[in-house]
Amino acid sequence: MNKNLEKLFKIAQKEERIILGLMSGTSLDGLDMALCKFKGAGLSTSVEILHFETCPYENSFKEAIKQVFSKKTVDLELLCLLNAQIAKQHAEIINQTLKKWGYTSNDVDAIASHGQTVYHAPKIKHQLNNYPDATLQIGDGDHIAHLTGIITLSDFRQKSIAAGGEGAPLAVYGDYLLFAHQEIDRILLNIGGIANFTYLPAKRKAENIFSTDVGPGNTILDHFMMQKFNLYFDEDAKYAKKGSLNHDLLEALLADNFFTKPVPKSTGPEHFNLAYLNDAQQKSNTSHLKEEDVLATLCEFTALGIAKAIQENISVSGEIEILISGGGMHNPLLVERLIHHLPGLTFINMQEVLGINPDAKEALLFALLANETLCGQPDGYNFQNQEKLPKISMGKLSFPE
Ligand SMILES: Nc1ncnc2c1ncn2[C@@H]1O[C@H](COP(=O)(O)OP(=O)(O)OP(=O)(O)O)[C@@H](O)[C@H]1O
Ligand SMILES: CC(=O)N[C@H]1[C@@H]2OC[C@@H](O2)[C@@H](O)[C@@H]1O[C@H](C)C(=O)O
Repeated sequence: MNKNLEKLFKIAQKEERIILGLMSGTSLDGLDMALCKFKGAGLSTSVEILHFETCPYENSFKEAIKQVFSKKTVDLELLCLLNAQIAKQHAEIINQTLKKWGYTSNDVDAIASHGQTVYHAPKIKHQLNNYPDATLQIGDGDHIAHLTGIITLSDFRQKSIAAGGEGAPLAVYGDYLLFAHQEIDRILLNIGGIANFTYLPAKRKAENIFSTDVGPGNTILDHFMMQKFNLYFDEDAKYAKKGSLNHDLLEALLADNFFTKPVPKSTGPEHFNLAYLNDAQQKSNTSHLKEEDVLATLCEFTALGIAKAIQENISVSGEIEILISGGGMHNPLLVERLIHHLPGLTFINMQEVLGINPDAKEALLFALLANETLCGQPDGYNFQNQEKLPKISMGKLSFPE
């Protein structure tokens, strides 16, 4: 047997697997790394986060990525170079961080690399009848495997598209395995650059589960902060808290077809960006607003977009718990407005109740997808209404040699 396949075979049969999950999202703030210990797979998965860290990107690296990020026209050579360069940077960060944590490459069974999304183009975005849904994540897995010496799984979104999905969100499978509750319906809300949630009915009723993007999380807020204050984000909503909500602008921001499209759906900063804000300001005659008022209105827009998507798609009659993750959970104004607009829901702290660091959640979910790719048996799990469950999106395999 080929020695790489032999190694994989051994990893799949191990009682415990150590997998490093990597996530670098649309906010371009840095690389999230969650070193996870898995036992089992499928519904008997148990996982412990051994270490978690976000390594912030250098500003020059952020700026290089921004030159191709969610742009319709780019320098093709730069895109090609970044595919290798992002992988190289990620590999360097991994090697340094593992060393700091006291691990060698031999201690880690696999890396699960999300890659850097540079363009997300579901049909609802590109509207070209002859083309399928599409998405592009760069930071090549072969480079990561070669430079770290660790088997790497990457590019998880293409399988979802090949199977008729939109390539996002992918959280649903891991959310289902890790967070579903026997008696209580749960909503797992992630507020990153884009906000998305997974609805998990009690008793794992597969027919009602779904996961969807709901619109912007922090993306327009962040871009506006950069444009007006040369800051990457509004830390603790310091600026937004000084502003007042403008109802005309809010209404114009909410008047977009994306919000009326049925779930599940996906989106990205290709749609929700500064041009989107400018357009809403022009339509509502609010281009003169103070920056702080725009920020306060954007926080309300994000909170209301999320709340409406929940209220319109989930019957909020019995007890429902909501667990928030993603950088937006650290924005106090955004969270306050969300609690205000969702009075029927019980807000639960993921760390306190489940012992899972919400900042590590997305990186953990990709580690879980790698665990399933390596040793899961989705057809053998005997899930209720299995055919109604979203299919697991497997990653591509890269070997160090
Ligand atoms: N203390 C804070 N105050 C306000 N906002 C914050 C704070 N901490 C983080 N954020 C917001 O969270 C963002 C980072 O979020 P996160 O890391 O979840 O995004 P991401 O993973 O890149 O996004 P996505 O999940 O959409 O791909 C920051 O850019 C900022 O807008
Ligand atoms: C194309 C892409 O990278 N989408 C991300 C992004 O970040 C949040 C939201 O937009 C979600 O669609 C997705 O990530 C999560 C992890 C997902 O696929 O479930």
